[in-house]
Amino acid sequence: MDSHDVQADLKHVLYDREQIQQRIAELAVAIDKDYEGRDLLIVGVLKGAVMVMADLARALHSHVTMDWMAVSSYGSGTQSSGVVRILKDLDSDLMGKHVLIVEDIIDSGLTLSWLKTNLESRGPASVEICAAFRKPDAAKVKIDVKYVGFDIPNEFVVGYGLDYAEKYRNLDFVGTLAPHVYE
Ligand SMILES: O=P(O)(O)OC[C@H]1O[C@H](OP(=O)(O)OP(=O)(O)O)[C@H](O)[C@@H]1O
Ligand code: HPA
Ligand SMILES: [Mg+2]
Repeated sequence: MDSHDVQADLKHVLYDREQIQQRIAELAVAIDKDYEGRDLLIVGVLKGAVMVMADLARALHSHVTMDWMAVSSYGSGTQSSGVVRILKDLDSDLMGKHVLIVEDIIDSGLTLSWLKTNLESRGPASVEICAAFRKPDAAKVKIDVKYVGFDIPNEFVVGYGLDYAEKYRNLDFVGTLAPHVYE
């Protein structure tokens, strides 16, 4: 796929690379401050969280450990199935640890709501959430999110880790997908 094809698939850019990096840096400052003097385990949720995890981890000044989980609830469509499957579990034992789940997006909230409850049952000292994007108008469950990059409109978005049928994850910006791509 060449760059011309990618542009044609997008309706418009919501946040460009610089805006995203600036916001991640701000979140990192808050996280460094909140967890000062405590060991933090950041948990990236594959595959969408790869970009935000890599950028956030490098923006943090404190020591952190990193682990990964892979879950899937969307398959290849644009609607959450609501059924969350663990495709890869954590390597770490969470007992007594401060855990920060790092996600690309909160859409219906079903994935994170399920995941937070799941991780809380493993005996950690705390579990909080950091998400790069959130769609307030799409929420199907209420969920406490300590760190949010941007609240965005209720439209299907791609880029910065977010895919449509596994494509567009590698874009360094986030944009809305033109309807002709998925209709
Ligand atoms: O709030 P929700 O409606 O549950 O949607 C958010 C979740 O859906 C996407 O993951 P997906 O299941 O598509 O897997 P992926 O990260 O591999 O793309 C996204 O990365 C979040 O994990
Ligand atoms: O808007 C979205 N785009 C891509 N993946 C997603 N997973 C949940 N919402 C979205
Ligand atoms: Mg996805």
